[in-house]
Amino acid sequence: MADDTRRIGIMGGTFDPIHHGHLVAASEVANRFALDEVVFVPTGEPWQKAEVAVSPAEDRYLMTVIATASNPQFHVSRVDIDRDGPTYTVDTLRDLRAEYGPKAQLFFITGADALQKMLSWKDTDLMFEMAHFIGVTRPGFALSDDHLPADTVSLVQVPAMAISSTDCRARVAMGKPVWYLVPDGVVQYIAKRRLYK
Ligand SMILES: Nc1ncnc2c1ncn2[C@@H]1O[C@H](COP(=O)(O)OP(=O)(O)OP(=O)(O)O)[C@@H](O)[C@H]1O
Ligand SMILES: O=C(O)c1ccc[n+]([C@@H]2O[C@H](COP(=O)([O-])O)[C@@H](O)[C@H]2O)c1
Repeated sequence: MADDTRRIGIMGGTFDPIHHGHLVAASEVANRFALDEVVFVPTGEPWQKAEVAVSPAEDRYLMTVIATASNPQFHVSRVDIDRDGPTYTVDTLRDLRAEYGPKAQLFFITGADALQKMLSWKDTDLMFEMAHFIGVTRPGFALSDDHLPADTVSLVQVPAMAISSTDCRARVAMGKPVWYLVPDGVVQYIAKRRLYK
């Protein structure tokens, strides 16, 4: 696997739960950037969500596997959940670089909300050297790279999906359906594990 020139998309997220907004964004970017694959990377400890109760990493990992299983281009990595401590993208990129080899081109995909906050992330200078970043549109958030160094980020319009994990969790807690907001298998996994009750 090492030393090839594949184009690898990386979609990091807490995925609590993964929803169709994540999947559409990854699919659209894969097509627009001719990616060979997209690796979904569930966070270990999302340090900027410390005030929010986050489901166990294994549940978030399994929901991500279920959601991506039918797409041969989509894969899931455990690098962030298997690393102790807060999750930093600079570490994610270092681990995936080691896995995919020096010639792979890495494209890190983020929604407009995450892009707005990116300068608060750890070691951003190093991070920007390790991958190209792709910011995607998300309803309710302005998509801009004015605050980021030139040529580090591409902005991409994706089909608008007004879905958030926060809203999915709240719907489950209130007994409302999440069918068609998340993949069918994820609806069933949430019920089986009694998540968000
Ligand atoms: N509907 C969406 N459209 C485009 N991008 C999205 C959408 N939802 C999430 N993303 C992006 O996917 C990545 C992972 O998001 P995350 O797992 O935090 O989901 P979330 O819906 O934002 O969760 P929460 O509501 O719990 O904060 C982030 O870069 C985020 O901006
Ligand atoms: O590197 C950081 O400091 C950093 C801070 C916040 C978020 N991130 C990454 O951004 C991605 C989306 O995170 P989140 O919290 O919106 O689910 C995910 O891959 C996180 O690891 C990274």
